[in-house]
Amino acid sequence: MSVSIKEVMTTSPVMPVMVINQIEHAVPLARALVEGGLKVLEITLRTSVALECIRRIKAEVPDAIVGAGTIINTQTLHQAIDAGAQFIVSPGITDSLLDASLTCGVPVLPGVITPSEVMRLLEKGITAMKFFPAEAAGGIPMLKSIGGPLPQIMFCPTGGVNLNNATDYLALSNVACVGGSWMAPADLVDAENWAEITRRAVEATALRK
Ligand SMILES: O=C(O)C(=O)C[C@H](O)[C@H](O)COP(=O)(O)O
Repeated sequence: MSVSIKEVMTTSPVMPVMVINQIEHAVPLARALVEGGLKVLEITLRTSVALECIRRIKAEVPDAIVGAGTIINTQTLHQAIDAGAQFIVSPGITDSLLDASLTCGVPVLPGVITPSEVMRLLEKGITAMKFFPAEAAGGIPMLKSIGGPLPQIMFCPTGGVNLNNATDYLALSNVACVGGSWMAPADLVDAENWAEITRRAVEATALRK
């Protein structure tokens, strides 16, 4: 099933950024998050099993909208889409990745920080972007400042966003959702503590935009 960038950005207020080391964790982890209300999942391609995790979640957790993160070149872009990724997230953008993104057939959320990076993507018709690394790059004041001259851009700030500051990010007019790893940190996943992950997902879902 294909999804729009609007669905990716607005279905849930928080997009879990997932690092999965063990393939057996993929489906129970996705189910735990979806059960808590977080349907849009970003599986980072930081681990060797990530592509297979995307395949399994796509096949076995039909309510999830599964995307691939950490896409840093065209090769992994196409591998992720072949595995079933319904959207693509990248920490930054290159010329070749931008060209491939425009024709890849699924929504993309490229990473930016500066007004010049935003304007370069806007020239290509992209208006939804990941603001990464959000806290390190100036956080809320930076997003407010960019929103002055470039109010048409909607952001998903990620990187250092957590339960304590997510509400303040979500209150901004140019933030559609936030991304973060706090719902499914490595220790809880390793311990297979799906109940706590669902509890955190419920808590994150309540952070309405
Ligand atoms: O892997 C990627 O593609 C990234 O772009 C980085 C992640 O989105 C952030 O590392 C999540 O940040 P935390 O929520 O602070 O853990």
